[in-house]
Amino acid sequence: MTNGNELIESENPMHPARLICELCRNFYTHGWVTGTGGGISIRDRENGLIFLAPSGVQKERIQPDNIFVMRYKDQEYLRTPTDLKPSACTPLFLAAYTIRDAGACIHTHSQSAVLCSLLFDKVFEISNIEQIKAMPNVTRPGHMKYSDRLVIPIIENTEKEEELEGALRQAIKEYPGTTAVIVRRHGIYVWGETVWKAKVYNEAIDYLLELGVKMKQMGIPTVKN
Ligand SMILES: CSCCC(=O)C(=O)COP(=O)(O)O
Ligand SMILES: [Zn+2]
Repeated sequence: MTNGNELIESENPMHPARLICELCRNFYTHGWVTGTGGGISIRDRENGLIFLAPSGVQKERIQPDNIFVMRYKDQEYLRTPTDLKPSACTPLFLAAYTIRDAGACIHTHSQSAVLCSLLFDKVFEISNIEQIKAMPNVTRPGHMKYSDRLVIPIIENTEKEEELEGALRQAIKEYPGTTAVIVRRHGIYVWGETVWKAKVYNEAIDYLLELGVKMKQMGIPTVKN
């Protein structure tokens, strides 16, 4: 019987437990995980493990010792730090892993995502912007073109984070080309095949959401026909 500490102890800065801490600090500087909201989970495909941040803590102060580890195949916790609860986003992260075979999933409380959820109805749409080329095609290899239309579904918020799971699962299935779901008046979930792809998609999407808000303010359509 182990306490699972061997799963998070590593000198390697690329170890998922260390990366979660580093990325949460990075996201904090963007205002994406302030006031305990938001977070990130990373899946280690080689070892069949999922790494999760604790719930309700200052995400920019997390240490590897605070990280939960779950076995992917039966979703059993192999490491549970005392006096902490796993992220309330865990069922949503698991949806990205099981439905899309993602390698990491990011949840932010980005103000641009919240504003877009108030300016757009069922989906956020944008086209003919160079930054779109950072986004994947998802249903086929390669990246989107400058003139492609990026469509991100918007689901309604719920009182508890975990209650979003059903709507998020449905949106992922209804929009096979999406790599993100916006939650109205709340934030966004973004995932990718690897942690680095998820990070790039989250940055590109946030840029496009911020731009979308400004374009709407100026009366410029976000989609060019
Ligand atoms: C002010 S945070 C409210 C809960 C929430 O939306 C959230 O993302 C928190 O997730 P956690 O990982 O801290 O359970
Ligand atoms: Zn949240």
